[in-house]
Amino acid sequence: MTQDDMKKAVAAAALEEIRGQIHADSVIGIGTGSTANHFIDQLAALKGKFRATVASSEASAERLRGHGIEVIDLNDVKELPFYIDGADEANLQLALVKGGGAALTREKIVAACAKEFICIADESKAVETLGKFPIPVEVIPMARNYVMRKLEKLGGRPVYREGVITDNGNIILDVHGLNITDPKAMEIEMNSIVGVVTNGIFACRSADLLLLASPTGVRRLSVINTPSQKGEYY
Ligand SMILES: O=C(CO)[C@H](O)[C@H](O)COP(=O)(O)O
Repeated sequence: MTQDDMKKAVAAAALEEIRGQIHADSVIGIGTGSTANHFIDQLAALKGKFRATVASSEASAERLRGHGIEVIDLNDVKELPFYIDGADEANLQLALVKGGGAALTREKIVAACAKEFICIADESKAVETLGKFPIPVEVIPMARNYVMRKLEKLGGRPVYREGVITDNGNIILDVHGLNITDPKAMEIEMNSIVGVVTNGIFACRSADLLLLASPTGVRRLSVINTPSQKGEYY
């Protein structure tokens, strides 16, 4: 089974997850990336069973429209029951690293609005400690060097992602070499640097459900939300 087969399988599992819970008025939040693209392609089969979608990138919006699926503005949505998106890394508490596709800010906004964030990934994305995948940081262009110096002070090695401009007109710095033992603290600290729009750590709003594909099937992982049990799956 290839990695792409696993991405397809986990997208199918997400579709099954929401199938019985959506209705004619539902608006669904849609992420960005190759796994999210598989979900979009499969969602076309449910056309007519939900009202519309909100997309976390122009690329996803275009793909959705290509399937004849309506994409509406997040500001016109009162309720978003689900947000379905991939990740670059996921830990045991379902904190994530995202933004490999440079869509992190819109992804974080849509995730923040959703009642349930379903993360879909193949098993290569599961990690014990976040940070092996460089943390993407969206930055206002004029602040690039200032933000780089500040990120170095946090112990990271920021690398400018050349040639990439986000849907919001900003640049991306990828921060290497961070061993993130406290994802919430790191997310907040990076976001407090002036000029940072947001960073790709999703810990303050982590996933609610992680669907993780392996060659033997898709595991369904959630965190029991009591402090003593945090990190245990059921
Ligand atoms: O955060 C993202 C885009 O900004 C993607 O969800 C992440 O990069 C995973 O991508 P893929 O599904 O292609 O492996």
